[in-house]
Amino acid sequence: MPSNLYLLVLPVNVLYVVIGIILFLSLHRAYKARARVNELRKMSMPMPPWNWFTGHLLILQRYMSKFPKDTFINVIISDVARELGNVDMFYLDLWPFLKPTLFICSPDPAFQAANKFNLPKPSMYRVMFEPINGGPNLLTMNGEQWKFWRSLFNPGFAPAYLMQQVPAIIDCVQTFTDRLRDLDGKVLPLQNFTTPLTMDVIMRVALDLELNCQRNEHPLVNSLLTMISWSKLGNPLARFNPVRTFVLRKHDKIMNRIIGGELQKRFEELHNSSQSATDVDSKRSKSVVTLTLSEYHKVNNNSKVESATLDKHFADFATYQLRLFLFAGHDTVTSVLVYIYHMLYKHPEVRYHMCQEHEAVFGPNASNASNILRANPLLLNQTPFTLAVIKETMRLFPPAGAMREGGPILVDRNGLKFPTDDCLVSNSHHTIHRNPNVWVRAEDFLPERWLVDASHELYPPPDAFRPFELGPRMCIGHNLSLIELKITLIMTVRTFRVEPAYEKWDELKGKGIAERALGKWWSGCEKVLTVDGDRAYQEEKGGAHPSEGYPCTVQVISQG
Ligand code: HEM
Repeated sequence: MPSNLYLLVLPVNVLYVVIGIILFLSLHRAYKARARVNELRKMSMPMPPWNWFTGHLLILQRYMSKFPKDTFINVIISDVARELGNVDMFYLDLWPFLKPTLFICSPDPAFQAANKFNLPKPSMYRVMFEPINGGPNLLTMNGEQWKFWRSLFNPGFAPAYLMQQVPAIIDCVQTFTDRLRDLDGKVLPLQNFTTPLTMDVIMRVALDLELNCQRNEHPLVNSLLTMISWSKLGNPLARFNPVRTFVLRKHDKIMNRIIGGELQKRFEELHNSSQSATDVDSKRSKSVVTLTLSEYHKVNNNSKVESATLDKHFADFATYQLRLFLFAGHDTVTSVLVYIYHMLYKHPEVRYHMCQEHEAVFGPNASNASNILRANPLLLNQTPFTLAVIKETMRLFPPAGAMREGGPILVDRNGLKFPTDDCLVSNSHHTIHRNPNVWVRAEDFLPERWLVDASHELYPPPDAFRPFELGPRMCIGHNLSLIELKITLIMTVRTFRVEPAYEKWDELKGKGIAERALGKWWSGCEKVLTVDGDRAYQEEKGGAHPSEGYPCTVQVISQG
């Protein structure tokens, strides 16, 4: 063979070897996962019927076919749990999408996973979230690295510090109310309005950056949304797409440039105030990151922020965290806010009661509420019914969940031991929150359960309410979320009536025409469009979102 032909054959052979190795490793992993679940099955651990070739994939598919095709996975997990009966936990083998996973349906094992053992975040979180957030961040870190960054950021998210940010949040909500007023009879997804609101709030609070994306497009927001859509969370093959790598890299640079620039400004303000003999504290930003910067300098024994240049290590890591805040803080709050309006629509008596509370605390003129609150942010603490509505909505529609790497044995209420080595552990909030063995009238929307005393049957059981998760890895943004939700409700519920408008939306989009045209033949495979009879079901989009963004009409019911 001529020598130049060898050069051609060699790479082809190398390619065969590489493909062979990849195939072997994949088969080995598949076998390991299936064998692990087979062992657990032989131990009679709770799980649906399983087989060697498809694990639980086909079974899950059967459950999924009862729901709209994009339903949030934890809604389906709750259905599996219901059919398995009175179980505290069960296993599913969903390889190649997930390692064998123990799904938790009850508070006590959830406590064991998140509080007692404080199980680490799984490595798949790094693969999923680090490309979006630029690098290691609070959601993905473990051990000492996590502890260090969490303790630096904690003070900025403490309720007392956040109270100083109430006026800034009110400014953002004011724009939201102006936009709602402009809606005037149109049918549009409410999420188009709530998402930019939550983004404006988080960047204002965390970085003192006025995105104003409720009014104008902002490159930071465009880049984040592009990155989220290209990340294809949950699709294990997405990362092999070379175009995706290129797109993510481009938007990564844009986000770093914008956030890095703002971070530098906050640093300079802090540096100048530290150098000045007079107190210029009042001119200094009250952002979360400003406080974090001073904490960082304290930790480094440099409380005066002597150096004129921002520490590169701090700048890089703070940028990852700020990107995470924007990512984690917009989706979740948006989803909860929309579901609150939906619950108020479905339960007019609850809405009435909430309006009464707002009138009692902020006076009869709804348009004055923002000024009164601006002058006295602590009035937020005098709205227990509003908080009860928020909590009850989050119980029924938790937008997230918590996944951990397994390791120790978890024990159910009967003393049955559930091994978790080589497994993932998932605290399925939806399933825990709707477990009829845990909650009285679990499926009913009853804000009063958050107002009764411990002797009442509705009183929430310990560790059962965990939309922000509990334990050391509890959401850092939970106080901020509650403040933001309360302010938004105080400034809107007496002024606007929000009503879902899915049918009108279907008409506008010309939906249903194909189904009608195909007549009876098609009706055999009719699409499921609701969950529990509701079009506003939780849709899977990384987290849970109200389906189609909640098309609605907004009516102004009081001008002031
Ligand atoms: C209603 C709103 C929110 C809900 C329901 C929610 C839910 C959660 C949950 C369940 C976790 C734990 C995830 C896990 O253990 O795997 C979490 C973690 C986290 N959330 Fe939120 N979140 C909300 C709002 C926010 C906001 C506004 C921010 C912005 C700062 C934020 C930032 C974070 C961060 C940084 C973590 C990781 C915390 C750590 O491990 O130290 N979240 N969130």
